[in-house]
Amino acid sequence: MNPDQNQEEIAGVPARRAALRLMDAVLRRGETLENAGVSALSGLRHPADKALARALAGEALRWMVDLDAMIDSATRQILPDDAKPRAVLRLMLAGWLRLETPPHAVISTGLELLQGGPRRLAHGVFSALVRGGASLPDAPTLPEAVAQRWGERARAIAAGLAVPPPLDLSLKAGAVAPEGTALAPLHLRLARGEAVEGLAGFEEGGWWVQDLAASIPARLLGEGVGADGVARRVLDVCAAPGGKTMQLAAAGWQVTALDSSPRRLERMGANLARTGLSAELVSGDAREWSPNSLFDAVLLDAPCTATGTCRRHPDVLHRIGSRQIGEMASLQAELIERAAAWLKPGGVLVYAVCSLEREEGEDQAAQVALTPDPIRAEELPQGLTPTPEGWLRSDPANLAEHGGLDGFFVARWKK
Ligand SMILES: C[S@@+](CC[C@H](N)C(=O)[O-])C[C@H]1O[C@@H](n2cnc3c(N)ncnc32)[C@H](O)[C@@H]1O
Repeated sequence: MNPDQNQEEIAGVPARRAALRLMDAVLRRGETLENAGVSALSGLRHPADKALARALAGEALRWMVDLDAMIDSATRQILPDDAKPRAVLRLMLAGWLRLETPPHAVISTGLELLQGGPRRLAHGVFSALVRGGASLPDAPTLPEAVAQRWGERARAIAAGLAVPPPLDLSLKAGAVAPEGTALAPLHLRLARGEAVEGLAGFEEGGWWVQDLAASIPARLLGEGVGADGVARRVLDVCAAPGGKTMQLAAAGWQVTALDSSPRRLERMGANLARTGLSAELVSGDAREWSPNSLFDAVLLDAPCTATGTCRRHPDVLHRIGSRQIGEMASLQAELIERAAAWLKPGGVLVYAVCSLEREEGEDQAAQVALTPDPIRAEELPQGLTPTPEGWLRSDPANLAEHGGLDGFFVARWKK
């Protein structure tokens, strides 16, 4: 019998079991938390249990280095990284210290995941930490390899990781929208918490969820209708689920949107239908596909390691290393070369990745054989400045006083 359907089980145990499966999928198999959820959460019937499992696994991954140090401080026994009592203790501590579950409830649900000696060990470690008033630092400690890669920005980025990110919306002009703070034209920032579907204007489709940093690449292409009143043609490469396509269509561009994932294109079709915007959707692999005619602009939001989304997806702190970065960097170089060939003379290329890795950003831009079209400070939300090369490099520590930003690298050229 599926243990998640065991009626005898104490409430909250199936969600913890599922959280354990999520952690295992990320740490042992290198899956994303999002993809792991498809099978790890499938036995849970209630949305609240799914949300709890996701929150526990997410917080355990976000604070894992600190939780491990705590665990090690409370036992003389050496627990291997992949030992089940360590995994359960990470979740128990994340529940107590991050989700504010009372210790007695953490014990009654968490220990159900273990038996015999490991159960006694976890009980002893957790109780000792509670008695000792254990607490987490202000910001998560990054895994050593990540801290090294992010260099002098690592500390500030970690500070941005400690707080849940706000909710950013991109708007159509004149849209019905909830109350929020605008940090750029056609942008609203809200505190996270409410279900998106319940916010004002969702049904009317005047806005969509999009991190402020993710909205910058399309902004850099400006209005789609030329001085002659004719809509110019843009190719959005790697376009699904369509955040940037919707911005471009709303700005008057005639958009062709290419993506290799039929499942993501389906989501994009639904997003366009809800917002009443239109684009030509093309299913294809950008390494093999070719257009029939050239474009006035190409936006390449390339597949990447997504380490810039670490606030929302803390699994990237543990899944991504030099192998994945290298693989993405070669794919990105190939896609940039192809995208550049699809531009008319005088056309504009914008390249973007939601990655904090130099190999996917600065190193790629340095190789591009087109004419740089430097990003100007006045094109960016107030408080962001381009690099001396005219690129944008954002990270979760930017605009910290407003709730931070995803990490992006963006650059622009003319042909
Ligand atoms: C960063 S996401 C795109 C997000 C999207 N631009 C937006 O704003 O909503 C990267 C996308 O690249 C697509 N992709 C990955 N490899 C591809 C390839 N070789 N050809 C075309 N699309 C690809 C993925 O399916 C994914 O949808």
